[in-house]
Amino acid sequence: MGYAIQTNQLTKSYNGLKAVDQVSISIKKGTIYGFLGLNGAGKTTMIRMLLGMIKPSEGSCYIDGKQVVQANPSIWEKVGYMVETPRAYPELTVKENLEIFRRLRLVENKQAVHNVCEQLKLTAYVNKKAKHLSLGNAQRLGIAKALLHQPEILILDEPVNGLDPAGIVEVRELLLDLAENHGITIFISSHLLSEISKTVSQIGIIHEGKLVDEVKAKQLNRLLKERLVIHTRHNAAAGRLLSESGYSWQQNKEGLIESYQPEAIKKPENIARLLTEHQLPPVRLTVEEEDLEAYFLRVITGKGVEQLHGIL
Ligand SMILES: Nc1ncnc2c1ncn2[C@@H]1O[C@H](COP(=O)(O)OP(=O)(O)OP(=O)(O)O)[C@@H](O)[C@H]1O
Repeated sequence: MGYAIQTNQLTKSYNGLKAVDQVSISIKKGTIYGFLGLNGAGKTTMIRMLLGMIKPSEGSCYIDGKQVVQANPSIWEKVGYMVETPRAYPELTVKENLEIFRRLRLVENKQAVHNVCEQLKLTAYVNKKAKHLSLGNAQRLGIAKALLHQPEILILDEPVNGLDPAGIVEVRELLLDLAENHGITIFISSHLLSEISKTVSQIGIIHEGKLVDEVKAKQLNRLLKERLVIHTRHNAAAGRLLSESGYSWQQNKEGLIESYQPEAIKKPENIARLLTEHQLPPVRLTVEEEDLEAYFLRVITGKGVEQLHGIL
């Protein structure tokens, strides 16, 4: 199987700051690749290089096997993109907005607007003014513009940014349909792992310009660590008792006690007994899996989980 997108030691420096630092990735055709990083990690810079909008300082990138060189119009035929919050003419309908875009993109097929509306389930909204669309449908309209010329590759910068949970689900289902049923390769950037982990087949994590981890979505659950979550009526006293008894723990963002110590996780009954003997019976004592956001932060900071709670 060929690669839709490949980068080789791709680097972009701005006045000595490496916004993207030696990133090499390979994305198989028809898959969805999630590119994750905090704000300022280098995601947009990477996307701009993939689209030939800015020139790499070092390294190279390839779309469908062809090297991307700046201002090479041939890659636009293969690629559709949405690099910022999609803007539409608010007073015009969905159809009118798409029709303008069809002409701007020199798409000759007059059926293209109808086809893309069908594909994106926008047909029911074609006569609705853009300003009256839900956020999810406004995002669909943005993606529709990117798909008008039937590209094989779709590049989306933070496509779920600002969407409510229903809108996120809508976009997620749409992207899965495009990849699974239409063979489109999708590169999607985000700073929210949990939002895109359900959609993508592979995840690349970027931090300070560097690709710090790459995992298949299927492997993600296996990488998550377990922790024991403890809640009593007097967590401060319970925490002191645990420390005196040799347990390491920290407070989570809800004010509960958490321990990643294997002895605590394997034998929570010992902790339950200890707390009860000291009149601090637990009202909650559960072994839980680290959530995806915590995993993401653990990887990008390179710190132990214990230190992450200051950030979370
Ligand atoms: N044109 C530029 N000139 C100088 N520095 C830049 C330029 N573009 C980006 N940077 C810097 O490069 C780094 C990466 O920025 P980039 O926009 O790629 O990050 P990002 O992951 O997309 O973040 P965000 O989600 O906030 O857009 C940041 O430190 C940013 O300030």
